[in-house]
Amino acid sequence: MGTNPQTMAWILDEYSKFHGYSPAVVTGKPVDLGGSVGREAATGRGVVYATEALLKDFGKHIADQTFVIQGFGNVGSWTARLLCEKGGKVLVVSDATGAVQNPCGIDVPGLIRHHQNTGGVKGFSGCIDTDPNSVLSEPCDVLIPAAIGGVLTRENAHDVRAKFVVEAANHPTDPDADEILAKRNIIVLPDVYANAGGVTVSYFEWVQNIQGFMWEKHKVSTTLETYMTNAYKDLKEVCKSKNCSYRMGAFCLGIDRVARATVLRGWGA
Ligand SMILES: NC(=O)C1=CN([C@@H]2O[C@H](COP(=O)(O)OP(=O)(O)OC[C@H]3O[C@@H](n4cnc5c(N)ncnc54)[C@H](OP(=O)(O)O)[C@@H]3O)[C@@H](O)[C@H]2O)C=CC1
Ligand SMILES: O=C(O)CCC(=O)C(=O)O
Repeated sequence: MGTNPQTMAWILDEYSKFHGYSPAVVTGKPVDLGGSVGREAATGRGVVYATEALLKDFGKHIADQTFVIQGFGNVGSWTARLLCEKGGKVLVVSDATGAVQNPCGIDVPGLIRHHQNTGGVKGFSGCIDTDPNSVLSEPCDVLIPAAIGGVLTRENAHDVRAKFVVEAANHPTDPDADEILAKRNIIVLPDVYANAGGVTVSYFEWVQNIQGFMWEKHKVSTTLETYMTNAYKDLKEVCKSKNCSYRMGAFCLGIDRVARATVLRGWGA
């Protein structure tokens, strides 16, 4: 958050000054300096693949659903754009400057242009400006916090009027809110899975750097889709067998993988 490919270029340059040219040392670089095509969109793209997998499991499709997105930076704007491309209706979007709303669905490409020109979402024609403090309680099918952490708390979790919360930001839901949302039967898809598209394509970038071979955009997107879809299946299986939430399932899956590797290396008791 608050960084971009230029920041990563500076990190690469600084490290390489002392250790020789080392592109694999940092990811999210500009493509001209060994970054992966598709990394800029990857987190939002992964959020959309995750949302698609979740909705499919509930017999729903992005095109039938309404979305509210908090945050319109890298993750929020790509998520909005790709949801819109798949026919989803984005009703409300906010950033630190304000929030905009259109009950018929926001023209996301237009909002992106407005944001590029003005530095914020506020004042976009074709929408009405609305209160950014009420974004998390706007009625919708899928609420996507894609800004800062700790935004869903015991104070506001009772006000959420979505059926699903897809955590695009890191730790947007605190433990009290998690409990309240669960009691209200609101399904939360946790950050550790939902926003993993970014780190997954960072892994692809690292692989490309050590191979010295750059992938095509199509390969990045389709491989990411395979990873996100398979990860959903693994997650769902654990949740079913343990009768637990997606967050608990994701933690169990991760810890179990590390534990198995630890035992295989002979470190077990
Ligand atoms: N980029 C990535 O690859 C990944 C990012 N994440 C997580 O996703 C989240 C967003 O990251 P990213 O999009 O990269 O960051 P950016 O810096 O690109 O965008 C952050 C966005 O959040 C908005 N924002 C900041 N404070 C508030 C607030 N109080 N209320 C509403 N909106 C606010 C900003 O508004 P404004 O522009 O007006 O300041 C901006 O639109 C973070 O939690 C990050 O950790 C997780 C995985 C990967
Ligand atoms: O690209 C990465 O390595 C990590 C990105 C990420 O997960 C984050 O910003 O939280």
